Amino acid sequence: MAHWGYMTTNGPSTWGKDFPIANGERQSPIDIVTTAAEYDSDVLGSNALSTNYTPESEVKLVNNGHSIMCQITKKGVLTGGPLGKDEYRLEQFHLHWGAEDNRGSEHTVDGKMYASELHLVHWNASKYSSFADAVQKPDGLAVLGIFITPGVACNQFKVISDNCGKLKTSGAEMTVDTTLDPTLLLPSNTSDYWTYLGSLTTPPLFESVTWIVFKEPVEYSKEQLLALRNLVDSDGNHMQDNYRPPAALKQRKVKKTFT
Ligand SMILES: C[C@H](CNC(=O)c1ccc(S(N)(=O)=O)cc1)Cn1ccc2ccccc21
Ligand SMILES: [Zn+2]
Repeated sequence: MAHWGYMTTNGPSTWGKDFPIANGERQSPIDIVTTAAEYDSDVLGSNALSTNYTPESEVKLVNNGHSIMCQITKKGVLTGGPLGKDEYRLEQFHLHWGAEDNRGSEHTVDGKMYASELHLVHWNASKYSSFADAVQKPDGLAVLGIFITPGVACNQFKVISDNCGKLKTSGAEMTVDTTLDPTLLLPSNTSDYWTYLGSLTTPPLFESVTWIVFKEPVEYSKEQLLALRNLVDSDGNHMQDNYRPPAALKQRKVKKTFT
């Protein structure tokens, strides 16, 4: 099996061959049609989404061939909102981006694509024993989606963007001796978001993700975005346009926490 990727020969339109769930009922990403999203006060209004992350004392970065990922070692918890009382543990974060600023996010908002999208990946530690145990369960994972737009530099992201040059090739890993507080990667407004039931956006595309996509984008500088585009993927090409286009909404409703 040719390894999946984002090129014409192995990109999203070919994934259905090896991963038939690609045409499933709850695939991600989706286009968020803002007028169709339903405000749901009882589930969302009552208990606000809350994050309680512990800053990493060192930063473990991996070029996994299709994104740059930061592995989390500390105990960080996400709960509330659509997750109810379940506590989801932060496992890793990674990004998707374009070759140019006009594309790169996976979710779109009324067809608008952002330059990049940051994903904070969590697993349901209230119900399952590990990420691997949770990864295929319908309520196993929760991912925070943060839109990235060109602007001022994001200081907390510097430890990643400043080290992309040392993570050029697929499989490269490094540990940076500096702290990182994942809370500081979030937008200032974490009350306004859309949420829906979806999937992993890369193979194996498991339909196990409760998606929470914040309305407010975060700014990264041009240099920080350029650093991402200089990474090299598992085929030795520039790691760019590593985003899956929106999948069909099918019988799903998107909920929103704001009017
Ligand atoms: C899926 C897992 C590899 N994929 C991911 O962890 C992952 C996480 C988030 C996203 S996104 N872009 O939607 O946020 C996409 C992929 C491998 N893996 C780990 C345990 C495990 C057990 C069975 C099969 C595969 C397994
Ligand atoms: Zn992702």
